[in-house]
Amino acid sequence: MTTLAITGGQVLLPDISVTRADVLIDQDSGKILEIGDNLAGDADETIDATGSFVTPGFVNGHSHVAMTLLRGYADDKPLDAWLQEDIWPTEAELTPEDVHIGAKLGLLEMIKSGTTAFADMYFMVPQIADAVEEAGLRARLGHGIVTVASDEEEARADAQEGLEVAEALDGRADGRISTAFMPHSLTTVGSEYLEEFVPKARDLGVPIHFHGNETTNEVTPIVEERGVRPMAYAAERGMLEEGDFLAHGVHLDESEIGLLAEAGTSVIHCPASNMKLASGIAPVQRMLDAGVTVGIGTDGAASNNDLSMLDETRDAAMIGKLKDGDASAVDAESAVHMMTQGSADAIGLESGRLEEGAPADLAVIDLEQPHLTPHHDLVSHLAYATAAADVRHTICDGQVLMRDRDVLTLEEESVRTAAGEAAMALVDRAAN
Ligand SMILES: CSC[C@H]1O[C@@H](n2cnc3c(O)ncnc32)[C@H](O)[C@@H]1O
Ligand SMILES: [Zn+2]
Repeated sequence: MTTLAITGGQVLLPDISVTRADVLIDQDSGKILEIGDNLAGDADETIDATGSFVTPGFVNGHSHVAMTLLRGYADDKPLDAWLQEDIWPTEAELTPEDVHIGAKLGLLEMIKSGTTAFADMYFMVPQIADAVEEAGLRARLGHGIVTVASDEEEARADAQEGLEVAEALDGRADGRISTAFMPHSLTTVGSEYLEEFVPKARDLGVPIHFHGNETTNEVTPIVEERGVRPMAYAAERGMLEEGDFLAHGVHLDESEIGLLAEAGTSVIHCPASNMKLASGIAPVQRMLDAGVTVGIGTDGAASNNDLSMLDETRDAAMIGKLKDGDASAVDAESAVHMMTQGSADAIGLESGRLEEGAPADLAVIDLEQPHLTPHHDLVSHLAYATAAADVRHTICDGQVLMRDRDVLTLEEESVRTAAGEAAMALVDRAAN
């Protein structure tokens, strides 16, 4: 057994309390062996976390990681115009190499901001899986299915690809990759395809993930055509079961929140994307009060425009208060729970908590910074004051991915250069 001890830090425990302790990791199994005092003597290697806050690695519950190539390409539009006028025409020009380098750029940013696991919906998923394998993170991946602009043959092929990707990639990267069946949304995938393919995904035993109730344009047509709210429609199509998770959930009414709570279907809150696209404000405190599992996600870098879960969590806490007109809504403890256990539970991972037997996925945050002084309350600092640049070490599955702000698994400069070049070539192709 090879062991690593993280010593002398303040440690965030699963009940969101903080204690001074060492964390001992079995690097072979990728699990936490023990949290306690004086564990350095038992370890093969030590990372000194004195003056630092040792937290679970953050879990990004909804992303399109390769969209880093489109960061800053199309801003200041609402969702439908943004997708139809700018994003989808450009994505039509993506090559597998683009998706691979775009994903590597996104993973580099995730590692540098303390994220160790994420759920991702996109195209050319094998290239994303290759990037995840190289970078060393944990991921739940799926092929995003869109049938609206397709003929029947194309639509069925797209849904079939969703199944094949879910089957082929599950368990890759020594088990760090799991999968899901991912219809893009209830308005961009035809009812007949949901009816045919969701049961097939159930046979594979993978969860369902989709964009749900992100804008009113995803609610009104369903209510008008089918006479029911979108979540009732999703339930009729078999898409609301325990372990399923939807992104956004901005325009959910009380009946729909009740359906989600009853079904055990989780919601990934994406506050920055919802603000930037002016989609609305999700009823996060109401969902938490109803017993819905809520996680946090960044969405893609083109609608955010970064992949930092620290920024996202601050946004979630701030906007949650504004939504309810109540400064006690979405408090620091709830926000920190959502960025760790909430997201992990939502996407079906055991990460997000530091305890014996849990995956050794951790972030170590440098507290010796002016904006993190004094140390009245480290949970408050994590929710409201910590920035991506404060993350000093990132560990996933027991492996050190970043040590002293130096990413070990990806060549930062070459990834940035190659991604910058690929992005420029992509937009040139799209313009011609
Ligand atoms: C079919 S793969 C995923 C698909 O989703 C697009 N996308 C990015 N952000 C959003 C969002 O906020 N709502 C809906 N769809 C989004 C992405 O560009 C891909 O085409
Ligand atoms: Zn999305």
